[in-house]
Order: sequence, then C-alpha cells, then structure tokens
Amino acid sequence: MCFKHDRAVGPLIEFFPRYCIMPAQIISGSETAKAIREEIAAEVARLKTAHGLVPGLVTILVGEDPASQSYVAAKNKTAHALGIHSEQVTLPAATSEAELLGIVADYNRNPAIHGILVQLPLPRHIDEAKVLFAIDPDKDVDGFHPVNVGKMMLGERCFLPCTPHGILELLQRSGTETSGAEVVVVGRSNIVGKPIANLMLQKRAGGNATVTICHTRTRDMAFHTRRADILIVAAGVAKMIKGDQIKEGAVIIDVGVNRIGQTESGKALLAGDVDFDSVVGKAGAITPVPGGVGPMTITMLMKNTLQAAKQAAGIE
Ligand SMILES: NC(=O)C1=CN([C@@H]2O[C@H](COP(=O)(O)OP(=O)(O)OC[C@H]3O[C@@H](n4cnc5c(N)ncnc54)[C@H](OP(=O)(O)O)[C@@H]3O)[C@@H](O)[C@H]2O)C=CC1
Ligand SMILES: Nc1nc(=O)c2c([nH]1)NC[C@@H]1CN(c3ccc(C(=O)N[C@@H](CCC(=O)O)C(=O)O)cc3)C=[N+]21
Repeated sequence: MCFKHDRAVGPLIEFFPRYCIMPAQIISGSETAKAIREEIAAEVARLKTAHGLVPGLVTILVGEDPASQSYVAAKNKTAHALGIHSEQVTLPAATSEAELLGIVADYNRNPAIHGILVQLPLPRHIDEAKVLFAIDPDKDVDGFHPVNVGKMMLGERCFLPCTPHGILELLQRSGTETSGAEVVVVGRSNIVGKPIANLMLQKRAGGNATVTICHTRTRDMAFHTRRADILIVAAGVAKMIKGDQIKEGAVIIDVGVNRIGQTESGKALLAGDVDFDSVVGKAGAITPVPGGVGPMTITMLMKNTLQAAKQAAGIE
C-alpha cells in the first residue's frame, strides 16, 4: 500500500483514494470543529440546566470590509447554533476611537456578556492596541490583551488566541506528534505567527517542539521550510509554498485565507498560503483551505466564550 503514515491518526482524518501515489492525509478542520462544537453545545446546555447560565458573546465590527463582515456573521451564526447568546455591533468606518472605547467599556460592565471580540483590522484612525488593551482581560476571548499574551508566554492559564489554539487542537486530535519535532512557522503577526510559535515551544500544554520563525527578512526561507517536520504557514500570500520547499512526509498547516477571485455564482474563491496541488503528493498530511484552520478558529472562540462564562460564574 502506498501510505506514508501507518501510525494511528484517529477518525477525523480523511484519506485520499487508495490508488493514488503517496497522497497526503487531509486533516479536516471542518470535521474536527464539528466534533468540538458538539462538546461545547452539550456543556452550554448543561450550564443552562444546572446553573441557569447562558454564555454571552459580543462581536464588534467597524467598517464595511466584506471579508470581515462574513467572518463576523459566521461567528454569530455558530454562537447561535451552540446556544450561546450573541450580539453583533456594526459601526460605520467613521466611528471615532472614543466612541469605540465607550462601547467596549459598556460591554465590560454588562453581566450578560462574557466575551468581547473586536474584529481586526480596525480603520486606520483608530489605535488598535488602545482598543484591545481596553477590553477586560476576563472577557478577552480573542486572547489579544497583553495580560493574556503575557500569561500565555509564561504558560499560565489564560484565553489562548483562537487561531493558534485551533491549530494546537487540530494537531493533537489528528495524532500528530509535536514533542521534539522541528516546527517552522512562516509569519510573525501578533494574531497567528508569534503566538503559535510560542505555543509550539511550550513544555506544558504546548507543542514541546524546536521552533523556527520565518518572515520577510529571512535570508533563505526554503532552507528552513525543507527542515520542517511540521510547517505552519501564515503569511497571507496565496500559494507561496510549493512542493519543492517542503520535506517528504511533513505535516503542513495552511493558515492562509486569500481571496483569489470569484466563482460564477459570485462566491469568493479562496486559496491558502500553500500550493495544495504541488504539495499534496509529498506531504504526510495537510490542512485544506477552506475547511482547515478557519473553522477551528471560530470554534475556539466559542470554547473561550464558554470558559469566560464559567469563570465569571465561579464554576470549575
Ligand atoms: N484561518 C484562520 O483562522 C485565519 C487566517 N488568517 C490568514 O492567515 C494569513 C496571515 O494572517 P496574519 O498573520 O494576520 O497576516 P499579517 O499580514 O499580519 O502577517 C503576515 C506575516 O507573514 C510574513 N510574510 C509575508 N510575506 C512573506 C514572504 N513572502 N516570505 C516570508 N514571510 C512573509 C510577514 O513578515 P513581516 O513581519 O516581515 O512583514 C508577516 O510576519 C492571511 O492569509 C490571513 O487571512 C489569519 C487569521 C486567522
Ligand atoms: N479580533 C479578531 N479575531 C480573529 O480571530 C480574526 C480577526 N480579528 N480578523 C481576521 C482574522 C481572520 N479570521 C478567520 C476566521 C475564520 C475563517 C474561516 O472560517 N474561513 C473559512 C472560509 C470562510 C469563507 O468562505 O470566507 C475556511 O477557511 O474554511 C477565516 C479567517 C479570524 N480573524
């Protein structure tokens, strides 16, 4: 048989047809997210029955960016489906920083809301850091407040940022061994690259891996990516990683979500940062786009909201 991996990988990984040559396993974020959502929905129902507690989330969107609008809509729809109370605040692009800070302060005081998410990016006239720092760290379900970022660095209990948290879960639930692995991260943003590199490095509740981080000033990126047992790509450049830049059998986590056009019916056509077609015959496993990391990000937001509600109520 032609499979590269005969280790146990769990039921959440789909296999390519058995007849193709050395295909990668497809790590399905959609399937994994579905399983976790069922766990969350059950816990939300239990909280309501046992404690009369309903977790509450507010998403705040400033401006009319279509991608941001669709992400926020997906977050609210998922919250609703899981029994989480969700409110959506949509503000015009011209909203002032003071107005936004006022709205955040109101939600900090609102006892029905346990999680506050301010969708990024914000319009240029608003200081992003100032807004993120204004969110009560106990309601910071995105994990972007410096208190949570610091706790994460120290390996303390905190809200983990949703995308890195989702990647960790995806690796764990697909049976990928991270301990001692060579992990290479492409990208160093505050929301993906830096935190996932940090989590993969952590000894407890982390990846326990050897980590390299690449960015636009990296001299020879292929030198690094070819050494990776696990390659995590979050650069925002469609199809930038090709088959000749990876190691045979590597696990590829493609975080990129790039809009590369439209289908005939007007739906956005998406591509990852990895050139799926040239990598799929060489990798050991790969996350698709769509249906990979994206659904996990949204699911981890729900998980964090549930955690926030329980902490606020002193449960656990
Ligand atoms: N699936 C999901 O849930 C999520 C997906 N995303 C997607 O992930 C991608 C990255 O997002 P985000 O981290 O916010 O992006 P940013 O633009 O904030 O950061 C991109 C990073 O990649 C680096 N980079 C860009 N081009 C190259 C290159 N050619 N070679 C090496 N490094 C490069 C940049 O380096 P430098 O610092 O030197 O500029 C930067 O550190 C996007 O496609 C985004 O849509 C983001 C969040 C969640
Ligand atoms: N405060 C804040 N928190 C975030 O978590 C945050 C943010 N701002 N700004 C933007 C990025 C991006 N992001 C995504 C979430 C889900 C998908 C996702 O579900 N993608 C689907 C496809 C969705 C589609 O069809 O467009 C998929 O990959 O299958 C993608 C990207 C969260 N982000």
